[in-house]
Amino acid sequence: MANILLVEDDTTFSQILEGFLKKHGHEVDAVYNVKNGIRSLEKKEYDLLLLDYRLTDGNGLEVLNATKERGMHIPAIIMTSFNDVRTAVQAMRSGAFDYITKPVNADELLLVLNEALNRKTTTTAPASQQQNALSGFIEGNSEVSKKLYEYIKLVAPTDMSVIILGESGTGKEYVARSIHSLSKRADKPFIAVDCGALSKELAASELFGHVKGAFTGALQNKKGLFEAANGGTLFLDEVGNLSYEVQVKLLRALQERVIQPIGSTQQIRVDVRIITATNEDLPSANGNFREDLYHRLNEFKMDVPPLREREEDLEIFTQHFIKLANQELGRQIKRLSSGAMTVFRQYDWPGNLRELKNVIRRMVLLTESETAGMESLPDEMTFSVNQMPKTQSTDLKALNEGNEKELIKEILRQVKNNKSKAARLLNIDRKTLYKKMEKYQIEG
Ligand SMILES: Nc1ncnc2c1ncn2[C@@H]1O[C@H](COP(=O)(O)OP(=O)(O)OP(=O)(O)O)[C@@H](O)[C@H]1O
Repeated sequence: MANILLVEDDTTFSQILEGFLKKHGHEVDAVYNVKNGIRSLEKKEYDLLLLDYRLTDGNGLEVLNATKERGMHIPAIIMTSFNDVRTAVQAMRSGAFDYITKPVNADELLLVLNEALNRKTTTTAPASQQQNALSGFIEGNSEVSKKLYEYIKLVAPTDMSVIILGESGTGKEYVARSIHSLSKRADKPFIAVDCGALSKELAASELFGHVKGAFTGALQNKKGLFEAANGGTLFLDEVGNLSYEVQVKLLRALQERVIQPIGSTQQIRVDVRIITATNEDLPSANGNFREDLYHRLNEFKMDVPPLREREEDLEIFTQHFIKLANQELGRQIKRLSSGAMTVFRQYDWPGNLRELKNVIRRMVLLTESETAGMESLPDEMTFSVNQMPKTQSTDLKALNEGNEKELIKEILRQVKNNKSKAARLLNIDRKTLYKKMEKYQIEG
């Protein structure tokens, strides 16, 4: 049984959800706006937040942010319309656990809910779990994927700090886990920290620990994640979110291999390999990121390409996620129909592998036969693909490229050729933008 705070402004839907969750043994407090959502947090402790994205007085992320400001680590699931998937992806960067698209499917909700309740913000994966993570790792067929895997194998046995660059949902944490599992630290802890989910005030104490009385609320000595990862690997996801103060401490920990818990005079020796991930290249994208720290973290850099640039991998990932969803849901789906696969190839997957996994899970849920077809796809997905300008061409690849080129030209025109802005709007990194401009011979 879990205590759930539901923030949803559609009262009828909220009642349905409340009834459904109660039927499954959970306690539910339902409120209808951001203000009351935040108020509820102050009154009671919750195990999970279920947040509608668009609310009358703001959006669900504001409730999530309020938890962070109060140093609470409550997993949050964002409910969003399919058209807001991009926003949902942003939400993951702000520390949301997962998102589900509306109309909400009951089985899918239960599945995501249970996953969220079983996982905390930071995870220490024992060796056996790491093995599982690795055995589920798909290398991919595309050239970029092969190269990525080569890099993983190359850098894993060294002690180098690695920066993994890639859009949300491309598999950066998976890459980090595989580097750890192939390293000589494999039998030591791998600790993943979502820096986007850490509150500014408590980030330093989470990472470095504190002693009793160091600040209001420090009732006991607390070991930091650095110490917990000793001998192993610390994975700092969304590292660009760390405050300047924490960056200074992190640099010191890396240079001197010692940490000092907040309020303590004692120095603790640590041996930790750092792997970081970011969706924008630092420090160019984040003026507040210290260059000296960046260079220390960037002993080896890897790009994880977005799904739309790994077309050759789409099939193998699709099969993999069908298999996973079959296992999770006790189904026997064998394949997607060719129509559904065509939509998959045309769609631009702003949420990358995470979105692919979610879409497939939903399709598997909704399919009774062995083949999942277009009818199990979210309507908006087929719609967004059909919205693409019609051409005489029957060549899908050419069609996609034509659209991509036009969009890039248009955005560059709108932002007067400011590449950083254009890349942000296009939801790609600058390097990818330059590559595409070169490919399509766009001047700028
Ligand atoms: N190589 C892979 N093989 C199999 N599954 C993968 C692989 N890479 C990613 N996935 C799947 O895609 C999902 C997203 O991956 P992951 O969490 O590593 O992405 P991320 O880039 O770290 O996301 P974020 O930027 O939001 O933190 C995971 O749930 C995982 O199931």
